[in-house]
Amino acid sequence: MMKQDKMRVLRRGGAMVRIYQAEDEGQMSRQAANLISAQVILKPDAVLGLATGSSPIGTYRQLVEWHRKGDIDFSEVKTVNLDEYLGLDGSSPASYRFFMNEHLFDKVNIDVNHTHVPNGMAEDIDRECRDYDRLVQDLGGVDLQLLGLGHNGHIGFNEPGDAFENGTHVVELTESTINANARLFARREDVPRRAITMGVGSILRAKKILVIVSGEDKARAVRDAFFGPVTPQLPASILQLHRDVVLIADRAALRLCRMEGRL
Ligand SMILES: N[C@@H]1[C@@H](O)[C@H](O)[C@@H](COP(=O)(O)O)O[C@@H]1O
Repeated sequence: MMKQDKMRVLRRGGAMVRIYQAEDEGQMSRQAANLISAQVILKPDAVLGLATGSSPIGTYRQLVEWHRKGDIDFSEVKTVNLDEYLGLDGSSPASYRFFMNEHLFDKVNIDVNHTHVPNGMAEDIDRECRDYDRLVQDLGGVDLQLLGLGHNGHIGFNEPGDAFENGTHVVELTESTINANARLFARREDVPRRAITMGVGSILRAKKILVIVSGEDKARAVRDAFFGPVTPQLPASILQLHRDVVLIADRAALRLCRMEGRL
């Protein structure tokens, strides 16, 4: 049961961010899985926007467990993933398609044709970007978008920059992101320098956004994203303007926010 003092609501005009403080990564993952599961129960053919990285692994594990117990049915669910590396195909273990198959899609009763990840091998990348935006639109938009948070405040692969990008596009990854993701590759040189990602605009069009963050190394990024100025230098800060964001972060990630009396 979520205690009231573990929840804080930030309002700004028509925008709302609800911040839930989880004890640890395990609790964060269970709470996030609860929300996703509730979304699928309320709307069995929901369009879920999904993310990769370490942050959602526990959430996917929980969903798989509930699916095995018969508590959650993915047969009508559709998914769109945020991003993919350029130059990796789905059989490459470092690709995001591989990650999704391994952590979720292969373990639940989802129809693989209902799962979408940008094609990092597309010959015509501009076309792939346009097609991906159209696909999301044709699906009726994203009902619930799951997001992790990069150390530099990136969401999907929207890196800090001079402007917020709207639709799906190609990005040059920053050194910070390449370093953070190098652990998933045999050698640092193997990390692709470019990726394809849904834009900040596409992310904001989701009806509901669920952000999960754990660990003290993300404390600054969380504080700046939700309590700092809205700026493309910290892409996640734009989430402050969305009308329905739920942030579930563990104690360690919220350390700075707590120290500064913001919670
Ligand atoms: N493209 C992904 C993001 O979608 C992810 O949210 C972020 C944080 O990753 P992690 O959860 O491993 O810290 O970085 C990666 O680069």
